[in-house]
Amino acid sequence: MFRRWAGNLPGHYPDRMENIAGGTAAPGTEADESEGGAPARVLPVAELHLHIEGTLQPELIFALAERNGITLPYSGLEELREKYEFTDLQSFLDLYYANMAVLQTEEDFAAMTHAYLERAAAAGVRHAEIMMDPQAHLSRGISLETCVNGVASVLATSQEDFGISTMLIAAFLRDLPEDSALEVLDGLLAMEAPIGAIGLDSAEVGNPPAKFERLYAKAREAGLRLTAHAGEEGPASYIIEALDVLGVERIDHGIRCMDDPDLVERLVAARTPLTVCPLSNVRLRAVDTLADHPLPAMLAAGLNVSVNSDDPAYFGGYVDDNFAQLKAVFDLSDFDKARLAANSIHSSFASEERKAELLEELNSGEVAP
Ligand SMILES: Nc1ncnc2[nH]cnc12
Ligand SMILES: [Zn+2]
Repeated sequence: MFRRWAGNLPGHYPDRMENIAGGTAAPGTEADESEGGAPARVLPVAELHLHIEGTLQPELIFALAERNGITLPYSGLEELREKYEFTDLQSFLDLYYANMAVLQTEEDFAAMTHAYLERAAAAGVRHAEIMMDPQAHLSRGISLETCVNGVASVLATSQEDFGISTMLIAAFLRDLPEDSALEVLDGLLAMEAPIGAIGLDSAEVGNPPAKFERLYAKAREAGLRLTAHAGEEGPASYIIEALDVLGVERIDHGIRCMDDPDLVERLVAARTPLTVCPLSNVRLRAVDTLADHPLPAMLAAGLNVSVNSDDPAYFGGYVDDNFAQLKAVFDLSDFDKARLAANSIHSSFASEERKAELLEELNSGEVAP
């Protein structure tokens, strides 16, 4: 049983992409079939910007607290949900780190990962590159083995169990010293943790990428792929630094590049992937409303953007919710959505073989329900 995705997809990427970006009409930009009563379609995508700790739903927070005998500082779900009003990145990070207290055992990390994959599969995610913040667990007395093995045990069979190929990314907290990150990377390498990449997250402003030059050099030497948050709240210059000093292959968020036309030109020419998270940007007040989000302008500029959920339990939605709200506000065409999906696949760290499989699924228009 298959649902149909429109058969009008960007099969000759990137040439047709550039036609569209330049405003040339392309075949297959007709009205969304679903408006004509055809069944809803699930767009197969790669999710490249996802913090596993940001998938902890309030119900699971309470369930894990009970299992572990932890008393939460909220009387119930309603009081917790009332806290999900953020004024900026830091106001979110305070709650995000506090809620991690319920993650105590490998089984807890596994339960969180299982819940994400189940929901992500329904959202159309076919490949996920999942960040985890080991330092946020070590600082609470949770070992590297507990957090890494808990998540990795579920990722090991994600393709068989959920149809989602996965990669684990160790993300480092940029508001901690580089020496802490280096020590944790050493620990991960020593235990042969199944990580494929490193990332850089947490409080951006005042913690520029260059602070982590040695960390990225070491990760590169170890054969890991490289990504970093830049240009979420921080300036466009942090994006340039992440590229030039850290040598990252991908930028997480990157929306502030729009402040610097020369940088946009550079990113377009290099087809540098930007993993954009629209609902996150609204909830963390990087933009006032979704209608003010630069995603359409980024697409029109020819930037290699994808749509991601960041911390879906906190920001009101998974990848499919991000697409649905973008469609509602910007009336994205099927072709734009397919372009965003194709960008996500091309920008992933998946094997060429897996990318080809995913692109074939996207182009075939047949999507397993
Ligand atoms: N949106 C975000 N920005 C920076 N660090 C994060 N950690 C989890 N979500 C984050
Ligand atoms: Zn993020």
